[in-house]
Amino acid sequence: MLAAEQAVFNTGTDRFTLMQRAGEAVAEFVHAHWPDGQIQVLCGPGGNGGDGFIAAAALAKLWRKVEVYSVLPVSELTGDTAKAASAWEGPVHKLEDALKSQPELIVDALYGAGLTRPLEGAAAELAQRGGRVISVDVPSGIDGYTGKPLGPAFQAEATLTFAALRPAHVLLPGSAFSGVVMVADIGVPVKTALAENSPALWHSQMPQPGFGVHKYQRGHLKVVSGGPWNTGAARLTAKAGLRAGAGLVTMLSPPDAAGVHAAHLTAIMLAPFVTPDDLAAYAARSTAMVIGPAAGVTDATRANVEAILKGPARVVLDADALTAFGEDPEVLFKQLRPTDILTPHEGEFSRLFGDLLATSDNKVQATRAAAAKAGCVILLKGADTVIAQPDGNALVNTHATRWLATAGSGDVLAGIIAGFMAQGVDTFVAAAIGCWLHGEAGRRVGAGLIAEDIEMQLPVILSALHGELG
Ligand SMILES: NC(=O)C1=CN([C@@H]2O[C@H](COP(=O)(O)OP(=O)(O)OC[C@H]3O[C@@H](n4cnc5c(N)ncnc54)[C@H](OP(=O)(O)O)[C@@H]3O)[C@@H](O)[C@H]2O)[C@@H](O)CC1
Ligand SMILES: [K+]
Repeated sequence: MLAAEQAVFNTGTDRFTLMQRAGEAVAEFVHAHWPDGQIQVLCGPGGNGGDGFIAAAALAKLWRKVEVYSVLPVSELTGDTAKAASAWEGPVHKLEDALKSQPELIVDALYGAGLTRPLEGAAAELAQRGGRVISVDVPSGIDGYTGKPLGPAFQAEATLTFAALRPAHVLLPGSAFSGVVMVADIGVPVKTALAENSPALWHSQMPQPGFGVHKYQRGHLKVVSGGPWNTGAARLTAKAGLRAGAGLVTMLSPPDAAGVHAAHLTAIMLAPFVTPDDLAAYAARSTAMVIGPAAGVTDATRANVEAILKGPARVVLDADALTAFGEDPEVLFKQLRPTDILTPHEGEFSRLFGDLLATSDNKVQATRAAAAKAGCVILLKGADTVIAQPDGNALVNTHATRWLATAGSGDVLAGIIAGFMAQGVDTFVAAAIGCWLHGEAGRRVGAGLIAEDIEMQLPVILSALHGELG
């Protein structure tokens, strides 16, 4: 973002022009979505406050009743912020006076990208006052880069940011403070490597079975099962993969668990394996594989993973397949290919990558660093799931629901992703599609959701995405 801004300055666009565009975008946004009510505009001492002064002037021109409150007296403002303040012709009140009345709308233009310390005094009290807040760039009090509150922070109903999303808009807890986030184009050509997951990103890459296609052309997914007392997880994975569109799905089962599977499986095929060599042979004839759900944290699982990774199939490694390498993750990293994917939750992530999450600036940076280290795609699960690939490309999925935090939910996610990989979809894209579908299915079921419900939602969601619902 900063490099992009510099590029615009280099073309002769000065920062004040960008501030004007930003402030006017705020005014348009506020007026379009909250067309009634008097407005308190709270202005800070820097660029964020400058946007606020421009917005106040533009809102007044739209006949809105506006009052402006400033951290500093106008005489003490400098640079572009002083220039912006001169656009506002009405009185400028002291910030603490804003506490004397409760307006219908509050435009929070106190601090944005330049927040360096916790809010104090009147700013802190205003953050805690409540009310309908529209924040400029980032809710004041939230660090835009880490997404963490430094102290009291404004709880916005909506946030208007400029040029590109910042981590705080998509990562918890910042995303919860931001409300609905909109990005205004202010003429900064951003080539951001951070996006929020949505069908717009990958809709055109969804596999479309052509007319006359047969199942062998839609990919063959194989899922490795755990032992006789641990078969359910792999079945959740396999069924989800089949729903996601893999032409064939085979459950690879230890012989003593085959009877359990046989009693449950219908469209999914069943085949036995005993040794890692057996799995290597299966891997040679499949397009994608999943290993991990209830596989067991054992040396055998490690050997099985290593055998599969020697073959041509792209691999989803989840759950026990990750923990099994917890004592020696480098061994695993050496064998992974850029087209494989690890899908850890935070516990599994820390087993493989130590304190990377705690020591990184934010979850996106941690996941990027992990992807670079492991040399494959990483999907770090959570309410704000992050997907990153080794080159740094990353996205955050906020399309989810708390009801998805339930047993087996992750096994289903692994299966959906693998189902798309089996059909030839790029691994990063498959992860994005899988994560969004998983979230959408969870939202449709809501309270009471169990893992089995997720794949049952997929036909109607997929048909809608393919435009096949009347
Ligand atoms: N870059 C661009 O091209 C564009 C940027 N734009 C806008 O500019 C914003 C960034 O502007 P900015 O860099 O001036 O930072 P901003 O957030 O206004 O605050 C800095 C001031 O606040 C102070 N301060 C910090 N924390 C504090 C605290 N807790 N309590 C009290 N004071 C505190 C800090 O003081 P210091 O820490 O130096 O003592 C400094 O004086 C950005 O978010 C966007 O809205 C748009 O116009 C479009 C073009
Ligand atoms: K702000």
